[in-house]
Amino acid sequence: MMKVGLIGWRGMVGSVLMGRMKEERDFDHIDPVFFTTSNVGGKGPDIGRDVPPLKDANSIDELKACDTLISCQGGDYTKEVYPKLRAAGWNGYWIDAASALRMKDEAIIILDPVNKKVIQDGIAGGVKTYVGGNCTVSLMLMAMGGLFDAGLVEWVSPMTYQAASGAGARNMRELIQQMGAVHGEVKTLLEDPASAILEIDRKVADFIRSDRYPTEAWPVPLAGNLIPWIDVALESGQSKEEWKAQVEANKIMGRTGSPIPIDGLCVRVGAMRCHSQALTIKLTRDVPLEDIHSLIAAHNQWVKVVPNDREISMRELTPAAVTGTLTVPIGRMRKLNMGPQYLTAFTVGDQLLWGAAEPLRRMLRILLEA
Ligand SMILES: NC(=O)C1=CN([C@@H]2O[C@H](COP(=O)(O)OP(=O)(O)OC[C@H]3O[C@@H](n4cnc5c(N)ncnc54)[C@H](OP(=O)(O)O)[C@@H]3O)[C@@H](O)[C@H]2O)C=CC1
Ligand SMILES: N[C@@H](CC(=O)OP(=O)(O)O)C(=O)O
Repeated sequence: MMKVGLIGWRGMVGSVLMGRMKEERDFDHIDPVFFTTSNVGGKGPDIGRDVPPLKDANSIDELKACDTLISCQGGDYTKEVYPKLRAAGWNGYWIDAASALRMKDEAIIILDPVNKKVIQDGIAGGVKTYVGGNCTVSLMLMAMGGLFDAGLVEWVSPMTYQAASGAGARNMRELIQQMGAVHGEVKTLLEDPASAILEIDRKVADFIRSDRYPTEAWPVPLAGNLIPWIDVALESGQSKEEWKAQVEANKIMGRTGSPIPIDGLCVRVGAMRCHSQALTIKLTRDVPLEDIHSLIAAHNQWVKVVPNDREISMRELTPAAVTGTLTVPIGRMRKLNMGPQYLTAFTVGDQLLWGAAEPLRRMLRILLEA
């Protein structure tokens, strides 16, 4: 059996990964070894059978004993440990959720419903490093893969509405604290039907701007607000999150020649774990909407075309509807006034599933089947 080391399994992404691996009975097919950076010798997770005590995630010798390593521990860990492992002659498969190695030549970005051929060619060609893509990028490709495959995309501008989970567990918790604090501030006024809404609004605005509003994890308020910047600034004027869209999407699709331009603005909103994106797409030619629907729906089993209908969109095309599921709905599709080659669409996906954990466990399955 393949000896698979899991690092970062108790973090947020790692816990989602563990949950999916149990659901899909992945552990039946591997000999798992659990690592830790904080509790060496401690008890491993419950996977329905005995597992050895936790091993040291910083021990190159312990790591080297695995055929495959899956890390959800984060980019700093990857940068620290991965080069040492390779330098020590380890030639196993490294599967990673962090962005650190994504754009390295030796790594393939994994999203098998979109690029299984790229992955299989990589395995056949001896590639040993496989990295999950940025959540927004992966979710866009899951939704729009049919149009890319048909050569119908001249360019895309994704405008994102990204959930708190992308910033980590602490930030998710603080978002809820912020929501509660806002409510607490005007609770008495809210309970009085005769109170003036403008007074409630003023009190909320004053509170959001005050020092009493909880902002330890977030640099500025998120509940009752939005943040039009994600990740660090680049010289291009893009945020790093925006930069990833084009470079990662083209790499995932195995486009080595001229890249398809993909660029837009990334915005943090007060959703919990589903990223949404409003897409403006320039098609390479005028194609009827029904054909677009069919191409998109046929691409993979998780994408779901939502009719451009008010009630259905409000019910099905939202973070609240999608959270915790692998379904990637795409709707609000119509041609824009700019002309018949201009298409708009809105898509939603769980950023901890397809955006982080799911491609990793599927990569493991591909290796087990290879
Ligand atoms: N959050 C996201 O949306 C995405 C994250 N990623 C990547 O995955 C990496 C991990 O992200 P994420 O899962 O959010 O990180 P977490 O902070 O939830 O977990 C990372 C590690 O922190 C340690 N840790 C310390 N305290 C706790 C605690 N109370 N509960 C759980 N773990 C704790 C654990 O290591 P130990 O057990 O060794 O102590 C854990 O493996 C990111 O750095 C990023 O590179 C990729 C895609 C999306
Ligand atoms: N940056 C993403 C989450 C993330 O971890 O992305 P990446 O895997 O590209 O670092 C967000 O904030 O929503």
